[in-house]
Amino acid sequence: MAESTEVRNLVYLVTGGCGFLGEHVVRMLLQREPRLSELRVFDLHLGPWLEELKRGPVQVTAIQGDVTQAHEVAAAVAGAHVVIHAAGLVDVFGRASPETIHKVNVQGTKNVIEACVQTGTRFLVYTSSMEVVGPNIKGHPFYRGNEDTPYEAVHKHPYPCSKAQAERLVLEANGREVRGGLPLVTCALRPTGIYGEGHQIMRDFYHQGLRLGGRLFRAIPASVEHGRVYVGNVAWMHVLVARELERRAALVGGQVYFCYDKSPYKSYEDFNMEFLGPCGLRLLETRLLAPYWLLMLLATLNALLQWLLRPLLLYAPLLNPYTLAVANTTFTVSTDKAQRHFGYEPLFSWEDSRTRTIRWVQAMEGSAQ
Ligand SMILES: NC(=O)c1ccc[n+]([C@@H]2O[C@H](COP(=O)([O-])OP(=O)(O)OC[C@H]3O[C@@H](n4cnc5c(N)ncnc54)[C@H](O)[C@@H]3O)[C@@H](O)[C@H]2O)c1
Ligand SMILES: CC(C)[C@@H](O)CC[C@@H](C)[C@H]1CC[C@H]2[C@@H]3[C@H](O)C=C4C[C@@H](O)CC[C@]4(C)[C@H]3CC[C@]12C
Repeated sequence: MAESTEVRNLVYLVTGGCGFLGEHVVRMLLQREPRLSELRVFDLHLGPWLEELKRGPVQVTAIQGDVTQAHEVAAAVAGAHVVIHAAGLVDVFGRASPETIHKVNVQGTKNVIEACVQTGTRFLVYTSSMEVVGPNIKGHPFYRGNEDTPYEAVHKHPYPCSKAQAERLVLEANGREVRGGLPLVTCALRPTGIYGEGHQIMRDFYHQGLRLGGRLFRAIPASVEHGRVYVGNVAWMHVLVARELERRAALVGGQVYFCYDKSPYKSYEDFNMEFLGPCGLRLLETRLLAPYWLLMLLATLNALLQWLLRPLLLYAPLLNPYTLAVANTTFTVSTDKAQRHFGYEPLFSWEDSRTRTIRWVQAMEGSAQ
């Protein structure tokens, strides 16, 4: 918890505050935002861990709610100084329908924006995504690009489409007059692939490896770089930009920022092995056995199976045509815009991020070690 002589008079709202990223944002705010008087945590599914946070100097208000319900959002936003909107359906595995993804990610964001305008909340940070940019459906690489790098952002998948629409709504809302006559100040943060304690996809890879006798099979060439960023540094960037939005409104308002740190550039699978390797898993070099066309055939069969089985059960494996295409396309960022605009520096080194993540995997029951 933050200890400071600063006056505690600010109310923050974090939507999606019980998710993988949201929980880290909530905990980071309590540790590093000394002006907090109340922290509202809004989520469809509240975590039991919230109870332990209610013993500190900040009033932590858990709000079970749905961002698709405008009245629930307005009630949660009313009186907040800052909203960090991280709630979303992060689905590239076919679990939710395109309509549901749109309803949550786009309509939900519209509801948050309108709630800010109607209730007078002036500062809104949106958790966007690298996928707003790419990889695009043409498989064009984005090699160590930045916020100004030209790139043909062409999407068909519901998830990136919804994130792009939502981000555009947030940025267009910058400068709108809110209740009380002052302007709304918004910005969007674009994390690349987030990793760290609580990452469900890392958990899925680990359990898949345990099921396969401690082995994982390489599907992607090691040469395909994929940007990754530690969840603690993403959370820190949210806290910092939320603090600087008021002071640097003219510079930061209406801007997008990639989330970045010193995590190494590697293929998605090789990067995962930085944590799964020390936990006893091995990545087998099966690329010669599984050429890309065979992987695409298997991915397509998975998609067909998902469609056939849907009336009976949800079959949503990691490998599908979309995830294979994304994993197989280089997408890395190299930027310092957040540092230049609001003084961001990663809070956690690569070594610390790696150690924390390894410890989390090791703590999962049935570690292969
Ligand atoms: N995980 C990543 O690699 C990554 C990368 C870039 C951006 N993002 C973005 O970060 C945000 C958080 O992602 P995450 O990885 O923590 O996902 P997550 O699924 O762990 O967290 C999302 C949270 O939003 C909540 N939520 C979903 N629908 C809701 C609704 N209708 N009303 C209220 N709450 C709802 C969920 O209950 C969950 O707690 C998302 O907006 C996502 O697009 C994630
Ligand atoms: C089965 C193999 C082909 C394996 O290598 C597939 C990996 C695949 C599941 C992931 C590869 C890239 C990931 C995405 C990327 O990190 C960025 C994302 C944006 C974020 O907003 C949401 C998550 C994701 C779409 C992320 C999802 C998993 C991958 C597709």
